[in-house]
Amino acid sequence: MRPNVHPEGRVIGQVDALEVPRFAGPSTFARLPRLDQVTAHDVAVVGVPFDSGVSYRPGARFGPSAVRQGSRLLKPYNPAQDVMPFAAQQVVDAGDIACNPFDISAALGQIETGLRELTGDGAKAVTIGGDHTIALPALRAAHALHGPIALIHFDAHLDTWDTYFGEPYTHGTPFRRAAEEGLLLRDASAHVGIRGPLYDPRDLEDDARFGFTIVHCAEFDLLGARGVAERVRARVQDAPVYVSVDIDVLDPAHAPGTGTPEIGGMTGRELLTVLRGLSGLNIIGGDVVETSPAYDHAELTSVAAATVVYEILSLLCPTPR
Ligand SMILES: N=C(N)NCCCC(=O)O
Ligand SMILES: [Zn+2]
Ligand SMILES: [Zn+2]
Repeated sequence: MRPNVHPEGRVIGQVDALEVPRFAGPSTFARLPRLDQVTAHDVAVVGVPFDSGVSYRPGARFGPSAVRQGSRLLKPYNPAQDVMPFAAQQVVDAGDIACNPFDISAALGQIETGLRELTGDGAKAVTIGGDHTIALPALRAAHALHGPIALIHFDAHLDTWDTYFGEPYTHGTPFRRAAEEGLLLRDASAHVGIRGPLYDPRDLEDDARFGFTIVHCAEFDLLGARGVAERVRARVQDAPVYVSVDIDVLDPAHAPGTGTPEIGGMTGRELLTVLRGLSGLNIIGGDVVETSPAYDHAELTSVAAATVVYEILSLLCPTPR
């Protein structure tokens, strides 16, 4: 683990919920310190309030602030992974990367630059979207540090389509671009939770040609969540792994606040089981995208997204407790 960080050599964790109630005070992720409150960090949680790549309902630009608000209940100990994610590593809230809402290519550059700055020192980043377009600059930044990576992609959608209205950089196309750019290891990546109508049967052929395998959502009935985790682990092995979670992988009953809902999705419990089943893999970063709070109810989606970020942070812990 990288040497720490705080002037007294101590990790700064969450605001103590027994001193300041969880519903009080500023909304940093999990009530963690801001970037400027530490001298160095191991993991940056960073918002990317960008939704200019969506094909249907907008509003994911408000995802980062909603997910921070939905993270207030997260506690220091994660019993499912037996880790203290905010004590074993210095996690900070790095705020939001400001990016141009009117120029997608400019925004991609700003996001990549912002993530490179946060990870330049060997630190990791977990990005809160924003729409799924932002996974492309995140993969570019990760590739610059690690070379070709394996992608574990949770989503109802493949996101390997070619263009929309002639536009190559959208929330339905990031992983085709990533494969074309050589950012991904061939035959090491997987989509999990795929379902719903496609444009053409060739969508599946294209996807396979780009080196992905698919765990269709319907396969959960057969394999179970643990079986799915095993299949994914066997696929990525010891490659550096980037985990991208589109919150629409959850059934709309579990996560209604998103832009392109598809019925028949994963339950929250299934998603948590698969994520926890990735423990021990060489995870180098990730994102949780597509939370669109205007369509949410009772913070169902933002709490789910915040919990997924928490599980990814737990996976990043350098050592078990
Ligand atoms: N939600 C994401 N990332 N992609 C959905 C693309 C579906 C479509 O409009 O065809
Ligand atoms: Zn999706
Ligand atoms: Zn997606």
